[in-house]
Amino acid sequence: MRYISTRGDAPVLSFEDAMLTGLARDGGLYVPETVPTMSKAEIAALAGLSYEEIAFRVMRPFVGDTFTDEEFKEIIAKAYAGFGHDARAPLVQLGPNHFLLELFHGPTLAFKDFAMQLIGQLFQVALSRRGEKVTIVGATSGDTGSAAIEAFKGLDAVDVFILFPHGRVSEVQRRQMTTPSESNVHALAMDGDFDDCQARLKDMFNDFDFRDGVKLAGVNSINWARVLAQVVYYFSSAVSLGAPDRKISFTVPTGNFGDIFAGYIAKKMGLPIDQLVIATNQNDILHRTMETGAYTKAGVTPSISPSMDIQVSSNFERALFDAYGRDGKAVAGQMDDLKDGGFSISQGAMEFLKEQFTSGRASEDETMAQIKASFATTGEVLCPHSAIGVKVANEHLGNSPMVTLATAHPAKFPAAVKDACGEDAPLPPRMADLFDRDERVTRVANDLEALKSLILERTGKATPA
Ligand SMILES: Cc1ncc(COP(=O)(O)O)c(C=O)c1O
Ligand SMILES: N[C@@H](CCOP(=O)(O)O)C(=O)O
Repeated sequence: MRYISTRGDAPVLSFEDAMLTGLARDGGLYVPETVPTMSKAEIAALAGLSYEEIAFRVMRPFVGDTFTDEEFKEIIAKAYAGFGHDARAPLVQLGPNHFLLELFHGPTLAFKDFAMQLIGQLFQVALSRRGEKVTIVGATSGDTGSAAIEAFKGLDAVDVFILFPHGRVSEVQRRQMTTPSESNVHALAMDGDFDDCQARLKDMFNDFDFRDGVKLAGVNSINWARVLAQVVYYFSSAVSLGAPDRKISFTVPTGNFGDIFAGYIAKKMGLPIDQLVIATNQNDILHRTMETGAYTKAGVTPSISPSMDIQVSSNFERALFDAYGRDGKAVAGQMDDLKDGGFSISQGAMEFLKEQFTSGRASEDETMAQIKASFATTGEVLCPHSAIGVKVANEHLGNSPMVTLATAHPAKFPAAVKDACGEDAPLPPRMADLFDRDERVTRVANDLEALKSLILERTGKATPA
């Protein structure tokens, strides 16, 4: 299995190298050269299997010879052992043809744990075999950062630096990042929004002296392994609702486009998916793009669904790569235009995207109203991100069962939940002391040179003056 860059001008890599490399050296994102498919019989055979067994069968072909079957099975078993639900990703029925896929039973209460817990194990095995140490730098709007810290804290082979936008994550998210005491964890509160954090991260990858000097690795959805791990729950949920004998639709609360791109990969692998619905908050660049064909940046407006306060949606590049017939030069051209504020997608590429995805948005009021309505009618307390999904899904219900991805636990966003339905959303007992723990965080400016100096100094790689 080989991995190629969406910009067509970077070395072709194995799974292990693509995983440890992060961003491609031409600035693009790694994707499989060809996507392996599963036959109808192979998909049907997943019904009734454990989440771990489904994960093994779905991901195995992408991993090539990086791990033996035994190693990979053990990695998967360890990754999901700490989840708080036996099914890992249980389905709850919301209406006659509408289901909620609860993806928040992992250690940090968001869907990011599905991939991050796996990547933590994959990195450990690969790095110990190579005898290497890496510096992970991640950008977060709240959930990726806490999941990454949980997965990598205390590991000798890794230093982990997380950039989050100061004042723009929920208090629970912030505390999940700032309270771990392990010395390899560095929480950095940066001036700006998530897009600024992600831009500085990509700048670091594009500075080869720095990148090679600190052995930079990425665990954002830049990293193909992140997307791959998320493909699994599309299969597990679809087969439990009758796939492959019937089509299933999915609505996905979307920001950086990683989660819905995983759904697109599941479809390419052969899972019969009817609709893949992009659900955005008021930062609706993806919805506007689907409506107009113009990807035009507007400023980020803080919302009650802060994890989706994103305008530069990293993985959209992976979708564009396929939309442009895998023409890396065309993608590189569009990404250059993005530096000046945006780009127009060609008619052919838009037709491709519209065949694959539909979209909708929810305003702040609509999100609040949905949390309230879902609680009143089903008793389900939704986090604001999941509520956006349910609101948009309700507008797209059709003949096939609709699965809405519930991407975070309501306890991560207690203020919005309390305002909407008057209920407290308590943290699970193992986190009950989160508000009593000491915080450790460094305030940083949106300044690439200062950030690089800090990382060089903390990793002991700074040249003495
Ligand atoms: C709770 C939550 N929901 C939805 C999203 C959107 O996911 P994606 O960035 O993969 O589109 C994120 C993060 O991005 C998130 O943390
Ligand atoms: N919502 C995310 C943003 C980063 O997305 P990623 O999937 O690229 O890691 C977050 O919670 O940090």
